[in-house]
Amino acid sequence: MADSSAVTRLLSWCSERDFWIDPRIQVISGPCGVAVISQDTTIPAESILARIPRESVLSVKSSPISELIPPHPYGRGAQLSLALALSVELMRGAASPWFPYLKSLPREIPGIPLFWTSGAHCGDPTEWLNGTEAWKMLFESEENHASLFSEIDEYFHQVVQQVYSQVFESSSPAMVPSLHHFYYAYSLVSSRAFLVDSYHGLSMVPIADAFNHAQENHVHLESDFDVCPECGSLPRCLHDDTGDSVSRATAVPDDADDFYEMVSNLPIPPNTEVYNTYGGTLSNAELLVQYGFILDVNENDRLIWTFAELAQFSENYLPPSWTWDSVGGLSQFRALLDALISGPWESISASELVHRDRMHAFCLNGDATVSHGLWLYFALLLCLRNTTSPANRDPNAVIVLLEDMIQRQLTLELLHTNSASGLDISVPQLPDDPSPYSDMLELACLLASLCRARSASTGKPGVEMTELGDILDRLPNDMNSTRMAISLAMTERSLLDSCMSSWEGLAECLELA
Ligand SMILES: C[S@@+](CC[C@H](N)C(=O)[O-])C[C@H]1O[C@@H](n2cnc3c(N)ncnc32)[C@H](O)[C@@H]1O
Repeated sequence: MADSSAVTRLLSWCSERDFWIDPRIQVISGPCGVAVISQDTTIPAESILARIPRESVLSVKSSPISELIPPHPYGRGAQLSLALALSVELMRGAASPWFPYLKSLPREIPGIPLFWTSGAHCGDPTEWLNGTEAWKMLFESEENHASLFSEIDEYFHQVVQQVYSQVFESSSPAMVPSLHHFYYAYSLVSSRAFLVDSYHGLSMVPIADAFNHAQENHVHLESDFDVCPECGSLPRCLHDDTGDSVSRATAVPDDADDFYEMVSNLPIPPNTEVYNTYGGTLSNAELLVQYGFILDVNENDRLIWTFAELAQFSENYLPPSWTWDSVGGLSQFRALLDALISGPWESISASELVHRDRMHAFCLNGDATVSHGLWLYFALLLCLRNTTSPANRDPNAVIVLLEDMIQRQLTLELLHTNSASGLDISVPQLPDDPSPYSDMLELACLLASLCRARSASTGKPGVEMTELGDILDRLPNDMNSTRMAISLAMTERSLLDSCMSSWEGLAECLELA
């Protein structure tokens, strides 16, 4: 945590460099590090609260060793390159132009799970993350990508060490940064860097990074993103060719172009913490992995399955007679599913158990409802399995079958809701012969099993959901990593359990009919 003298030195460094901070806000050193609070007046929306000179940010472009660092415009590569630039500045200490800013940053590796260590009495907090979304982000490699952990280590051994050997050629070995030092720089980048414009890219932005995160944020960073990627100029410059964008061609130079601005998006009450948002759709798993904290309640929480995980589950859970050939082959199935998922499926929005999701194909959201893509995955499997003729696998024929399943799903939901509420009202009845609903029974059982299997492998092995609350209550307050890991596992398990009960309820309704 930065002490108040570090914040004072940061602020005087800022004022020497032409930063402007609205006197209606104050940067303070609070119990959770640096924070920004409002003073005793209400601040209207659309007020500029801070102006940050473009030239003050620390980026790969502004780094004194810029030419030694392989550039990456975005993604993990950009984080690693910036961590390298930052690690060198941190090592330079008072010789770095950003020294007072760097001194105001957390001294320890911020609590992102990549660098959690085991405590003497509490074991490894990461164990509680088993099977969670955070675990998948941290340790599972996505198709053709190394896991986050191995990517950082690989970058250190392949790129960072070579750069260090040039930069610190004449330094004593003690002055050459270690892997641990690089981890520290990476964690600072992960938890506070911003993508500012097409010249600086991902950057450490003094003052902008003093704001904590809330979903209902008061402020956001404004920047003219579309500057010249070669020299950072907003107006036309030597690097422009005739195909340049109109906005840059016609831009008139203006003082404001030299600054990034923190601007309020709603009125800020007096004497309150002023929040930014690090991303409006970030789930607790994403906040934990990237920033090292979670929110008490996060409506963006969700669980995601990959196609490969669903395929594996189907192989394990469908009867042994089932094969991919029985649904036309794995790759054909996938291609058909992908095409179907992008359809409108408007009728499914009437469902209480399924939501339409354009961002995440196979997911369970914070209301414990499954995405239309996940529902379609199983519905399509069942439809195709019962269809032997290739003609019936024509997408248009399949859509008719699936629309019919949706109608039966909605009928069943209505029947289930009414039977659960004991209402004696007119409801669509199941036919005497329940066989038209047998695929729905199978669909409900498969979705319930999918959730049950994932819930059973979430969190520390052998610890039941019912125990998690007690364990959390007994944890000392200082075991923050373990606390966050258990909370995350609990939330995911309760979403899975709630989804599982809904589909089991539907299945029971069919079994009773
Ligand atoms: C960009 S910095 C914000 C300023 C930070 N408080 C500091 O000490 O410098 C991001 C870090 O602030 C903390 N943070 C931000 N928002 C938070 C929140 N809502 N709850 C808990 N910690 C938060 C986390 O440690 C995160 O890694």
